[in-house]
Amino acid sequence: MTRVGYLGPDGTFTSMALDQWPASDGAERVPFGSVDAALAALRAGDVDGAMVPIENSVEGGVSATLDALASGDPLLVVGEVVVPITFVLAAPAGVALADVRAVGTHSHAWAQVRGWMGRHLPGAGYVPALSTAAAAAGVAAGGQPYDAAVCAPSAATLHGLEVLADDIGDMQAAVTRFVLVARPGSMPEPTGADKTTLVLFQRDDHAGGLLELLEQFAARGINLTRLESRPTKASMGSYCFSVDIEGHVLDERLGEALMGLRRICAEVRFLGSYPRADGRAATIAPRAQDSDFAEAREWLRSIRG
Ligand SMILES: O=C(O)C(=O)Cc1ccccc1
Repeated sequence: MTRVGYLGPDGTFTSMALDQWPASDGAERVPFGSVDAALAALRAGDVDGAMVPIENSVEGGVSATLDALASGDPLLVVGEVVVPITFVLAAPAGVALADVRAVGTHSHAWAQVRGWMGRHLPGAGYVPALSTAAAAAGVAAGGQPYDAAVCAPSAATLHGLEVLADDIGDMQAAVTRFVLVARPGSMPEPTGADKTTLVLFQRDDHAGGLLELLEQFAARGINLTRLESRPTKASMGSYCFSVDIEGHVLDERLGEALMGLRRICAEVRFLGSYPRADGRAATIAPRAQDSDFAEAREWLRSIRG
């Protein structure tokens, strides 16, 4: 990849995810103001990849990313990075904690410091910003409707801000998962420790509909690592299911599950198979190894003569 987009500007947690991505060495880094803008640039061919947040351990899925991947021209996840998240409250020199009337930050950051804010700055308002680093840059430049920013410690340093309070996240062990997305092309090879991301659209709404989808995984011994429903936006009450499963599309059990889903769903959107950030080997149920499927297929071939 020669040009990689990301949710910028410099100092965002997404830029830290890109720092951790080994293949980004030497690539030109192109900051975008939003996940939508980064993915639109990728679809238009202006960049060859994009690093975007997809899920965090406190607030759950990043809707902007899930929705942008679930519709529009196909894109594929080719890798994931998990970044530990630490927040500070930062403001220009001379601003004391008691002076803070409004705080600017990204919505996912606000969701992760709400408890601290309620305890220490109960009167302070929240002003949404495009990213934590954009809020830090805004508060440093002045003229914003907020007088402090919630951002990464490095973003505060980058913009010459003072740290009014350190480590203000409500959950100490918070992490965010970021994905590197590319246009369809070559896919990462199976490693034995892979994940596959799918979006499932049902044909109709009926009792047991979700169970039927999940049965396709259960019957092939496939473990899910994330399941979320997202509105299709077509009408009230119409949902699709965004799922991560353990394994690679080239694994036999995933192939069989995908064929089952393809038969029963209105649409199955394949969003890529890629190595897991934690390198943990897939849990495969007994008799769900590739060799078990191969043996069963051979048996069927033999009885069909
Ligand atoms: O705004 C940022 O810095 C981002 O990269 C998005 C984000 C916000 C909060 C937690 C993790 C990622």
